[in-house]
Amino acid sequence: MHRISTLRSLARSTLSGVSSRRTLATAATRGNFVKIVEVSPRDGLQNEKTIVPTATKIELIRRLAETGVPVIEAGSFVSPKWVPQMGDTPQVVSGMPVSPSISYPVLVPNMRGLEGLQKLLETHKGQTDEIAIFTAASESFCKANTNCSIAESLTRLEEVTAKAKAMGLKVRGYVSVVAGCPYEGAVDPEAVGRVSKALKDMGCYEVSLGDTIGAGTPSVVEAALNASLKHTNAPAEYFAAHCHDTMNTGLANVLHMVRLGVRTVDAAVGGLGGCPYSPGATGNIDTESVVFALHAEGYETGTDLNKLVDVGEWISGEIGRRNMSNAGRAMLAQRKLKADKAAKEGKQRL
Ligand SMILES: CC(C)(COP(=O)([O-])OP(=O)([O-])OC[C@H]1O[C@@H](n2cnc3c(N)ncnc32)[C@H](O)[C@@H]1OP(=O)([O-])[O-])[C@@H](O)C(=O)NCCC(=O)NCCSC(=O)C[C@@](C)(O)CC(=O)[O-]
Repeated sequence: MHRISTLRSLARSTLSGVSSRRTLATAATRGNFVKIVEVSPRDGLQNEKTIVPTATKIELIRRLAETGVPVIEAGSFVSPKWVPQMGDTPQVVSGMPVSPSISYPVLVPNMRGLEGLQKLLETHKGQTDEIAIFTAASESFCKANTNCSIAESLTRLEEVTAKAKAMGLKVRGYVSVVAGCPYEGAVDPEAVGRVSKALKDMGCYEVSLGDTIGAGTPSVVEAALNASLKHTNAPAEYFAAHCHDTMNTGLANVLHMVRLGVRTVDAAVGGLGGCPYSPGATGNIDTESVVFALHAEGYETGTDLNKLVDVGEWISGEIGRRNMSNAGRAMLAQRKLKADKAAKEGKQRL
């Protein structure tokens, strides 16, 4: 009870629009566990031009499960004509090893996608208990991404959510382009707030605020969060930070949102990713940098940074990409230096 009232007062103080030191300090005294949602198998790979083998996707999910992340976004039941890379999601979901302590959400854009998942679960019960639905805060992006208006998408998603919940699935919501749209430029935070409210009202247990084009800065994502707090009357903990890193502001945005009370961060090992409908956008903020910074700032994530670094390096190699994680590359270089030094000292002793 006390915790809820603390959260409410935090939401109110954040709503005042004044990100004063006092507000931030209050946020920092709240629970220090931050949930990492590892989105590399879906958001990280969906934009790869060369089709990544199903076995590699399954192996990525298996390796991620060993890092301690509590949520791994496994794929999407979207149209393969729109996103060919995700066309094997049924095979990935049916073939992936699952741990009872991890959630494996899949993106679902419409009833057709949910029916596909339902069919799969008939023969592969328990492979996932969660879907993620998605819409946007700008009309142009919504049209480009899902071929419909925001209002049409919300009507579609309301139906999807009701059926998913009846199937016993949890539903997570995404709002894209909360900090800028590739077609319309600046996005009104009030539009973000209205869409967040619609997702909450239809029954999403969490709403992830997506800086899809990775052009936001701390004050811009704060405005999007503030409007969402105002419209939903939910605590900051209800929201997730989903920041792409196009302009190198992803980590600053994530840390700012966490200091404002957000306790869920979406990220992708190796900084994998991009969005097919957001020209020029680069990957998600890399999990390695997020976890490094959160741990250094006194937050807990329950994840093993060294293992995340290994997975980021491995998957980057598998898909023939440079590892885009600064923290990952730095830690690998430090490890190599240590190993070289130890080898040199070993030789000298001989
Ligand atoms: C929403 C649609 C399907 C509408 O696409 P549409 O073309 O308007 O759909 P339609 O209902 O007219 O159907 C056209 C064809 O697609 C099929 N179809 C229809 N639905 C499905 C389905 N679910 N699965 C498989 N097939 C499907 C349908 O059966 C039909 O097949 P045909 O008769 O021509 O052979 C399409 O626009 C789409 O799939 N969009 C998804 C785009 C996408 O995945 N974007 C990336 C994910 S969102 C993201 O990355 C942002 C996020 C979440 O990370 C947060 C952030 O960073 O902001």
